[in-house]
Amino acid sequence: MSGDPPALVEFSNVRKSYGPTLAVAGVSLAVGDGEFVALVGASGSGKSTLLKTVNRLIDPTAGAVRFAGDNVEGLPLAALRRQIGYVFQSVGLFPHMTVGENIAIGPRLVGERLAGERIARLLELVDLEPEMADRLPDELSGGQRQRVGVARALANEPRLLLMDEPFGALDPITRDALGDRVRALHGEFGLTTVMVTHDMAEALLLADRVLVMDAGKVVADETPHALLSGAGGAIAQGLVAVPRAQADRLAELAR
Ligand SMILES: Nc1ncnc2c1ncn2[C@@H]1O[C@H](COP(=O)(O)OP(=O)(O)OP(=O)(O)O)[C@@H](O)[C@H]1O
Repeated sequence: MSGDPPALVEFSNVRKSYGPTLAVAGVSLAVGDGEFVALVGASGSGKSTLLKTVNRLIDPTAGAVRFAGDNVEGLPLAALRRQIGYVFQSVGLFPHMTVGENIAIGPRLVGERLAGERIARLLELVDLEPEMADRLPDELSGGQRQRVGVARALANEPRLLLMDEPFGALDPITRDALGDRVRALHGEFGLTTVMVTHDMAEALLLADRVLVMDAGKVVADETPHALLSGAGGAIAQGLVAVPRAQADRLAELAR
């Protein structure tokens, strides 16, 4: 018997092509229940495409994606997406709806009304004042809007959180704080989290496991500790070298 957690998401030889472009070129791996996985790699390496096959924003050209053992293609879309929170860089809040209405939209789509106290609690979870529920998205900062996006993703009490460059547009301090908050929520709610990021430092600091993509394939699958010890191959090490060189330069300047 292995000590690995049971898989919540399984990719079996997943491929996605757009005409001649092979965006995902045959990915097979499992994400265990409770894991926090970062997906890193150069622009165009296929990270977002792979992520979106899980909640079926994209259907693979070949291969299969399983969620909790079921092929996602056979599941009713609403039932699948109800169990999956999704956060993306542009947030996508509805501009004419209040923050509270935006947070409640997922449950509303499946005929449920979120109580005011629950909306207040969700706002507190992402370190926002409950009073913000009555504001419009335009009346928030970018970082606050991104926090609302996380609250909205948690409204359905999902098992899985998918995040596509969630902190990409934020200043470094807000980015750091929100990353830590998401990692804490991941633990508190027993979530499984898959996060796409360009930033290897962010991946190393937040994730239990880092997948590196290149030209549609996963070329490294390592723990942060293993990556920092030199594992994962040339492409992974090329990405690790960036924050390491920055840290070295800063240490040099402080001398
Ligand atoms: N709808 C589409 N039509 C055609 N080609 C697409 C489409 N979506 C993605 N691609 C191509 O598929 C490849 C992978 O794109 P994808 O967005 O998954 O990469 P990524 O690693 O997430 O990139 P980034 O980090 O820049 O967001 C790229 O070559 C991209 O141009």
